[in-house]
Amino acid sequence: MNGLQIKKAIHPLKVQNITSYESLEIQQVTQDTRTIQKGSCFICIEGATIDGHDLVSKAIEQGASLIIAEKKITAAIPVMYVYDTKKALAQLSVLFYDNPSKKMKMVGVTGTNGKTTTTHMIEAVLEKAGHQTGIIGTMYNKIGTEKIPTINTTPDALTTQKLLKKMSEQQIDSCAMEVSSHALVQGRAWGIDFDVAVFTNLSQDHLEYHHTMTDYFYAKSLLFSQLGNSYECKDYPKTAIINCDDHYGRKLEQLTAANVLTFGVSEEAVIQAKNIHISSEGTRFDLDFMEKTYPVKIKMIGMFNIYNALASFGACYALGIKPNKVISALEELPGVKGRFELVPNQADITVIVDYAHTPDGLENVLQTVKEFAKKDIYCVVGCGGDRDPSKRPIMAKIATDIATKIIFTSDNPRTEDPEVILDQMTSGLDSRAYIRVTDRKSAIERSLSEATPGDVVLIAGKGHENYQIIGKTKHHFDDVEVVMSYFENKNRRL
Ligand SMILES: CC(=O)N[C@H]1[C@@H](OP(=O)(O)OP(=O)(O)OC[C@H]2O[C@@H](n3ccc(=O)[nH]c3=O)[C@H](O)[C@@H]2O)O[C@H](CO)[C@@H](O)[C@@H]1O[C@H](C)C(=O)N[C@@H](C)C(=O)N[C@H](CCC(=O)O)C(=O)O
Ligand SMILES: Nc1ncnc2c1ncn2[C@@H]1O[C@H](COP(=O)(O)OP(=O)(O)OP(=O)(O)O)[C@@H](O)[C@H]1O
Ligand SMILES: N[C@H](CCC[C@H](N)C(=O)O)C(=O)O
Ligand SMILES: [Mg+2]
Repeated sequence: MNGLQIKKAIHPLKVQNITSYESLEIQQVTQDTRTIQKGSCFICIEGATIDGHDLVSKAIEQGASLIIAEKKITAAIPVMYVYDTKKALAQLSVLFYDNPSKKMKMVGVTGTNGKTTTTHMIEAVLEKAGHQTGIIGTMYNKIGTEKIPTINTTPDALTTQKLLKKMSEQQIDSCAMEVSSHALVQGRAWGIDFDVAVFTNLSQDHLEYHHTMTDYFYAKSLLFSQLGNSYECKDYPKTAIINCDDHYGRKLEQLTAANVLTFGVSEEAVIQAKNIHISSEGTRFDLDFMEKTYPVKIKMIGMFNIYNALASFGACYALGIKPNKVISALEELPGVKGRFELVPNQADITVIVDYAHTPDGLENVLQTVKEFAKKDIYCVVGCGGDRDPSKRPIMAKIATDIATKIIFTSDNPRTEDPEVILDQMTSGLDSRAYIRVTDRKSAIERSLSEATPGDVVLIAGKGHENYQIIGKTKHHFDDVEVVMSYFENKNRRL
């Protein structure tokens, strides 16, 4: 990549130490001094903990040959100043990796809950329809069958473009991507040419970061206002798939210039679910779309999974897959790891591991359990540290309102004191309404030892996670494993 191409992509406001753009050759783009090689273009990003502008001398020492900055820096090598370095990072990543999203069908899914589930549903349909698929999201980034571990639900712009490039080199033609609100605010998804954007829902979460629901909604809305605005995007039309039963969804309809397909149970939904039957075995409903009714029977449980299925239907239809094909693929999907995952046992206890970590998620999952539970509902739940503290008492109240036996415990305490998190959860609750067992393994074991045949035990908050973050350390921890080894040990004792 040479200086002329870079200049064209980022429109610098000012330059320093540049005599010839043509002779300025760049071998790599990076925003991280830890990955700089000789001939790198280093982009200074002001982060939450570190300001890349303070790392310029280190970058030069390590071989950078061009610096992109938005604040005044001192450097004896070429510098380009731009208004927003995060945008420059996205623009140069797209340029460097040759705009890979332009070569594939891209679906972006945003919303408080249901992103991972919906992207997996979409992937399953696309795969069944003969596409080569990829996923970017919370659990992993996936290229065909290869699963690549990930830190963020939505990676930074450079990592994303690199990943998309790898996908396109491996003949992946379609990618379903979770787009978090953090990512949208931080411009991590800039430059991705989405064909379809999906809005699942919006409810309280992440207020430690967005502060108000208005700002949180604004963050989510960016996926829709930016739909069709990426660099050299593919052909129109772009489509927004929007949950119209969520009042934030209705606002989104006006924020996008793309075609809209709404979904929900309300009469005005273009993709509407009717005649709903939910049981512990699965979920049945009629899907009304364009004056036709399709009977649907999915293995996944709960009203919220009907919403996820409707969203996936809309996204796949917008990508050109026939309704019957979409539905038959959705019907085959067994479920998604850690989402309403039933843990088999011989004790006749329905044990469910679920990733509900928001008030809305927990309420939905508990209401679903309540629809089929005949005896006690145990709920083992905690709240993550270094995350929205205002959701803690709300989640605890929901647990005590719906479940009958409540055990509050730790989630990922991170750098917070787990006892303080538990104090915040239980403030305002009658202490007779719950028990408190800080150690998560002991809490799960306690619920299983007290439950009797016919009871349901819901273990919420960590789903697929196979770790627990205490302080800054990740320890191996897996809810499903804890349940299985409890029953194995019990059987051995008998
Ligand atoms: C608060 C937050 O969003 N942080 C994200 C942010 O990191 P940061 O702002 O702290 O970055 P920083 O460490 O200050 O570094 C600033 C700059 O200096 C550079 N640097 C840093 C150190 C160094 O030695 N050399 C160097 O060059 C960095 O590469 C960067 O360019 O940018 C990083 C790169 O994109 C992210 O990995 C990181 O996510 C952290 C790990 C995180 O926990 N984020 C959570 C809150 C998050 O984003 N969650 C959402 C999911 C939410 C949902 O479920 O809805 C997600 O998408 O993951
Ligand atoms: N459409 C939905 N509406 C409300 N709750 C849902 C919905 N789909 C899933 N849930 C609940 O939320 C939990 C998390 O689901 P999922 O992982 O699909 O969401 P996510 O949006 O990807 O979450 P994250 O923000 O952590 O990436 C599930 O385990 C379930 O309890
Ligand atoms: N993507 C969410 C996941 C939360 C999962 C929960 N187990 C926790 O650690 O709070 C977040 O980072 O806020
Ligand atoms: Mg997710």
